[in-house]
Amino acid sequence: MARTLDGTEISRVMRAEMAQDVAALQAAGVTPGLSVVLVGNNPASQAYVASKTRACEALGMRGQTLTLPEDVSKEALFAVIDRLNADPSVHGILVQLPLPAHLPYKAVLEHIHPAKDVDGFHPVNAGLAFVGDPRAFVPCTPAGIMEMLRREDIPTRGKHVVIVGRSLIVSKPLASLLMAPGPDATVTITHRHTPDLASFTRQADILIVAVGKQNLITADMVKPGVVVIDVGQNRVSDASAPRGYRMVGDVDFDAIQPIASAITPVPGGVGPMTITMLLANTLQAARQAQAR
Ligand SMILES: Nc1nc2c(c(=O)[nH]1)N[C@@H](CN(C=O)c1ccc(C(=O)N[C@@H](CCC(=O)O)C(=O)O)cc1)CN2
Repeated sequence: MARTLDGTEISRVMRAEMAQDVAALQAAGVTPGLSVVLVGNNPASQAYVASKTRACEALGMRGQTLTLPEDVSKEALFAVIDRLNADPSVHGILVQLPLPAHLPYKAVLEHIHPAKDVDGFHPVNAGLAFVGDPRAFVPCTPAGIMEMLRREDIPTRGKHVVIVGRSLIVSKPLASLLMAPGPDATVTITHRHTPDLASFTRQADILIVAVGKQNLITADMVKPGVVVIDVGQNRVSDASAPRGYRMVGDVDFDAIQPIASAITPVPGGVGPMTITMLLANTLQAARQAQAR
């Protein structure tokens, strides 16, 4: 039976550690500040943004949300980002994704100053992370998965990590982090056009799934002892749940838990780590600004 990798508990420990760092910065006259830009009224995005600013405030950081209408123009959004780029009390800026279809998300992300890009989505940070430069802001979900593996003593050296999904914000940066000197994993990336997906997933010592499709990975697709990291966030209608839905990941948790050696739950696995690493990146941004 797999042990459960508890992202909520790891986050609790990490946030307590970071609260001390925030207090030290404050004593030196700097209060780390994060500004989150939310466009429109997507309920999931509203919830994630609220969690981010709440988490900042709980640590003694400044957390601010700027909500813009669904039909905001690119120019108006750029003007908001310009203002935040120029504001010295704002150390980190992020634009919550997904954006409405009329907004060119790559251009929007590139408009954030790389020194304030705490999501790590700007090409400058993607490039720095790719070459292993410590000044890079590493995207929060991949950084959270690496931190979770490290804190849970899950070795990666010499292991075959199979990633399902090829996104810019999770899978590509994660592959680069895992194959770097130190983690030293052998990485395979698969995606929707990979033929016979199961023939790859069955080879995985560590299987990371980031697709957004409930039950994509079933028990027959994994080998005994595998470590499973489920990045999926899928809402499933459930009239008996308090919110009328419950969250599930991309893997069939109940069927795979008896076979695996370790597995992340949804909720309470990778999700909380994403927000914790955003706090860490905001702290890093404030420290780097202080040093300039
Ligand atoms: N600008 C960004 N946009 C998005 C990112 C991101 O990193 N930067 N990632 C996702 C959404 N996301 C953060 O923004 C995120 C998703 C889920 C969770 C989380 O903690 N989920 C909970 C369950 C939530 C629930 O019950 O409703 C969990 O897994 O325990 C945190 C952050 C896309 N957009």
